Amino acid sequence: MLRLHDVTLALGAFRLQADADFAPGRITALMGASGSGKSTLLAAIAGFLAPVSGRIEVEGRDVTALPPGDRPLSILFQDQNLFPHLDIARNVGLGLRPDLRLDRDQKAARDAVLDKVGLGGLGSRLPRDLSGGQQSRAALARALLRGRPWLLLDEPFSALGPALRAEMLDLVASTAASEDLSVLMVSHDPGDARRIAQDTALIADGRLEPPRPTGPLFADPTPSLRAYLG
Ligand SMILES: Nc1ncnc2c1ncn2[C@@H]1O[C@H](COP(=O)(O)OP(=O)(O)OP(=O)(O)O)[C@@H](O)[C@H]1O
Repeated sequence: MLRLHDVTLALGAFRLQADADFAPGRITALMGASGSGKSTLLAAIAGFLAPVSGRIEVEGRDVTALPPGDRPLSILFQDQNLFPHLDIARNVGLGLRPDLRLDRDQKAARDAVLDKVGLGGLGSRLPRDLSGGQQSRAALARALLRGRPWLLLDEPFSALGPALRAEMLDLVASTAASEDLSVLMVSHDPGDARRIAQDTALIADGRLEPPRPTGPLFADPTPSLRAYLG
């Protein structure tokens, strides 16, 4: 469980209130208008922004004061954060060891994850020699290799065309199921939520509305979701 206990976030004049639980083993879409605070909320959960008040708990542990690297989660941003001068195997290996001194088992784990995301045999390529979709796969592979139970996605696939984006979402869904990952993903597109998210939460008017099952929520939207959908 990922719990936000009476969390208040502030960024300049912007304020966001969040008091909600995210269930483990599920994919939750986080929706809301541009500027509503989706990235800010993910940044706080990941440890890049300290709450003004409140507590963040993951799997029963208070992580509010923990640095990002010590939290039981990985986060993928819009900008895939691949190092241009490192080949894909090394970029992915960074998920395990920043100094890249991988032992034999770690190299095997890295290669297995590259296979899993469909990049088997491409480890020696530089990022620029991969397509946009393949770069997304590499970034996902690095996050998966870290083996953290929660995966936060801040629109990492938004630069891809619709078909590739759908492919990446399906890869996230199948990997989440096979690796027992819990996923919280920011999206602008109700189609993304319908495609892979069992639950959907909305941020509106400076407040997080707790997640609800996606199907029933879209069938009978809350007033703020109706306003968002237009
Ligand atoms: N460094 C900052 N200083 C002050 N305000 C900021 C800063 N960064 C973001 N904001 C404001 O915080 C609010 C939330 O921004 P955030 O990026 O979290 O929204 P979002 O829902 O992720 O938007 P989008 O869908 O456009 O990515 C916005 O009103 C934004 O202008």
